[in-house]
Amino acid sequence: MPVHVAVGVIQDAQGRVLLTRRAVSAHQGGLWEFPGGKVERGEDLARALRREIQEELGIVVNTHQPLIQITHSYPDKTVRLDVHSIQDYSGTPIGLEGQPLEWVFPEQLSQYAMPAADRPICTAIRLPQHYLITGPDPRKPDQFLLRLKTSLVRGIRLVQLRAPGLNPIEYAALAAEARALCRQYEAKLLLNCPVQLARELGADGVHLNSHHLAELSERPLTDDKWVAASCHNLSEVRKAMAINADFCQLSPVLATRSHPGASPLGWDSFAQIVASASIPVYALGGMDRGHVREALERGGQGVAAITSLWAEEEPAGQR
Ligand SMILES: Nc1nc2c([nH]c(=O)n2[C@H]2C[C@H](O)[C@@H](COP(=O)(O)OP(=O)(O)OP(=O)(O)O)O2)c(=O)[nH]1
Ligand SMILES: [Mg+2]
Repeated sequence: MPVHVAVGVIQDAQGRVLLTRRAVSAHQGGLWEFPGGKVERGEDLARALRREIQEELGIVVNTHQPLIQITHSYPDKTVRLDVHSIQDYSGTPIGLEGQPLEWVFPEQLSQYAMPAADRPICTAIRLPQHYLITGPDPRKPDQFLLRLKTSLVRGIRLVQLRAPGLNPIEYAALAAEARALCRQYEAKLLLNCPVQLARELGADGVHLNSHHLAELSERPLTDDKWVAASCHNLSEVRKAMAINADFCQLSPVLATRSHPGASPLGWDSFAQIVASASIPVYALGGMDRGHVREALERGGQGVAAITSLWAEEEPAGQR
């Protein structure tokens, strides 16, 4: 049986997260971690989280939201980390057990040595709740790029460039323009194309379709790039984890006009698959912005979508 651990990602008003350093003598000693500890017998997660955070930091947790659940096997034990985001708390954290504290911006987390189980937590912290998959029509680049710009103006920060039907030269040209636009808005651009092309184009990362995922036996890009995958069942999610992908999208969760023949998983199956996934999972298929809360409640990272996130029109002032 894994050791059940309540973990808190405490965030301040500037968006920094709180790390504490584990005692050298402890399991995974000397490494930086998110505060928390073992759920005691008979305790529910919320109570354990509040108790651990109060014992270790002297603050009172007012509200918290599920972020991710991770099962990880170390050589000596298996842990189940039940991770929650905490933005609403009372008091100022201090290291009541003598542990050093540090407030860290999400982009700087990779500079801290942390337990191996924490890698997907850091990924989940860095990812937004919306993942835009570009829609029609990549064959009309001017309109396409204006629509991308509108989506960015509206707050999209993670984009998958999907342009089926373009040849590699057309795709490369569109990717270069899309990348410049995404940089202006500090958004990340993942290319849904063969890995070799994504490497040559030097984008922020690659999004593997299930066919490309099946062909790989290891992570295709270095850790400073994003690797994401399209999955439709648990075995594809496991494959994504096996090649150390950072995150995946799981579809179709609900019925969708773009894939009328596919039978939807439904929220229950989505939740079941996500429970076995130790990487962030976006819900895809029939999703609009209103579904974020449902996705989070079922353990997901948020929603991925074309139709509801791809702006209908050009940005204001551009017409
Ligand atoms: N709190 C926390 N534990 C983590 C993280 N990553 C990770 O692998 N773990 C592991 C290390 C431990 O095996 C386990 C947490 O147990 P713990 O030692 O913090 O438990 P605790 O606070 O109740 O401490 P104690 O009373 O047993 O001394 O989970 C993390 O980010 N935060
Ligand atoms: Mg602890």
